[in-house]
Amino acid sequence: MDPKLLSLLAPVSSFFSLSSALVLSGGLVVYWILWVVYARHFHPLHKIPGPWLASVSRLWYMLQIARGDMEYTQRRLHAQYGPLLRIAPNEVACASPDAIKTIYRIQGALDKTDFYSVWNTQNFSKHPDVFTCISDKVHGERRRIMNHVYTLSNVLKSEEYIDKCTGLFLQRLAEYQDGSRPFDLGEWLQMYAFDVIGELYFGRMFGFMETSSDHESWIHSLDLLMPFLCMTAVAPTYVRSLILASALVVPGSLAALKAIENIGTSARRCVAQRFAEESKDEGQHRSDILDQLYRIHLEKGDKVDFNLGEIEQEAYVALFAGSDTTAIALRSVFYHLFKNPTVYKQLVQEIDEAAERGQLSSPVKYSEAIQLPFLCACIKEALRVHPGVALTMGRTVPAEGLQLCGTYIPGGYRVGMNAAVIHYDKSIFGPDADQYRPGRWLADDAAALDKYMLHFGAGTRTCIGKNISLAELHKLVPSVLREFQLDLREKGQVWRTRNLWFNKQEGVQVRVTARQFAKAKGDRAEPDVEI
Ligand code: HEM
Repeated sequence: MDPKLLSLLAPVSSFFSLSSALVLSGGLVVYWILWVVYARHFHPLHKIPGPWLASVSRLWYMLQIARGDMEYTQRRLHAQYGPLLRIAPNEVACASPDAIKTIYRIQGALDKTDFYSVWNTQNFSKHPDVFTCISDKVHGERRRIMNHVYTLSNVLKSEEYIDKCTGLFLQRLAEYQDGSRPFDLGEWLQMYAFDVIGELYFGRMFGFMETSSDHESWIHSLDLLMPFLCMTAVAPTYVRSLILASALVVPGSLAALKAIENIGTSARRCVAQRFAEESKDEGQHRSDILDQLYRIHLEKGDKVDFNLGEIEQEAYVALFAGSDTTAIALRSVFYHLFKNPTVYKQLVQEIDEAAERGQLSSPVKYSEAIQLPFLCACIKEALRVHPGVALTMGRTVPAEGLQLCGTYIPGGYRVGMNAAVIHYDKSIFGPDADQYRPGRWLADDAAALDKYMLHFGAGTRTCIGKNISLAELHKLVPSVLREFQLDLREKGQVWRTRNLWFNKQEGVQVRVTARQFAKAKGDRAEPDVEI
């Protein structure tokens, strides 16, 4: 176009661009005003109380994720508003323990919300993994194929592999036992949890404990990416890609993405190697979880479509769902013992007496640990006061709607419960529900409390790996306490927590000293790595 004409038209075009910008922003303002009026006064959930911002925008939920303390906020708001709380325009959190059987029912179970779809991006299989699968029907079909692998008796077939990790953990602890050097117990517990998953699903420890370091920066990478993933999961669909893209401008995020990709590659490599060994009948036969998954493939792989990709997917999901969560649980047990010296003393006494009677192997076996009632109580109480998964576990209301606490929630809206709210319910757990008191699990009527524990979820989507974690917890805690005295580095030290769905703690620094302990039933299993 002629430059002269262009310069003549310039004021006209800037007038139009200014006016279209005004029209657009005016339109947006009007849209927002109308939306706010609708959300506050006509929306099907408008009568459910909650913070003003939450009733009109998901921004409120995103801000809570940024603060990392949603469980405290939710407990405070439920105390203020009652059992139903509107945490987003289309989502209701429920704090009534009796509603567990409604929201997480077995018959006609509710589908998960799209909160979950953010978490698996690796495309191992055309089937969704059981954790992130939205549809309960599809989930049921896939979970049935491998449910038997996760029964307690089956998991305990892998006990020797957990023992190898425990043995190495104890040796590492012994390196600090002169008490002069404090160390980050929390980080070591995470390395332990990762290495156990390595033994069970990848055929060997990854090398966290062997090298005393964050193997391929996996822990660091997860820490870097979790805020973005969690923020994305609670955000409205239309801004999700934007949030994920914004992660790329954070220093180190590309390296973190690469590390996460490496975890996927690792899963692929280990499974392929096992396939090759098994098909040639090479190598030492291991009865670990990977082996059990491989047996499913051999027996009915084509019939149920459970082949290489599906096994890789299982290993990958176990790494994500089972390492942070188990480490959080272990941290919670030790931390609460440090903070409650009388409980610590009572537990050590129980362990010592069992050892004196020759009832404990080294490392302690699961079957021996569960004979120690106070130990079991200490672990369960730690899972209660600090559940590892501490956001609302969202479900979609079916078409016919749902009655919750006397309020009708129409189909399509989201409902859910937060373990970190239910576990603090005084009507169930007593007036001291916010205290760590293992003794509550030893009372005559304690069994009645179990049905209100949501630390492993509920209903058809209950944690598939809970027996793995329970085995780790019950074996590691007494094995450590029998051999070492652990104390917080500073007496008044308080941990920091950050609730990004997984409610991870930081700052559990301890000093360790060796204890005189009764001889174990057997010798400790020696790890097969050079130290
Ligand atoms: C103390 C440790 C653990 C805790 C606290 C924990 C907690 C949970 C919770 C609360 C859920 C339900 C989530 C929801 O409905 O939103 C869940 C599901 C799941 N967990 Fe765990 N978990 C732990 C260990 C593990 C381990 C070791 C594995 C490894 C196999 C694992 C794998 C899974 C899977 C695959 C699901 C999805 C199950 C399904 O929907 O069928 N978890 N876990």
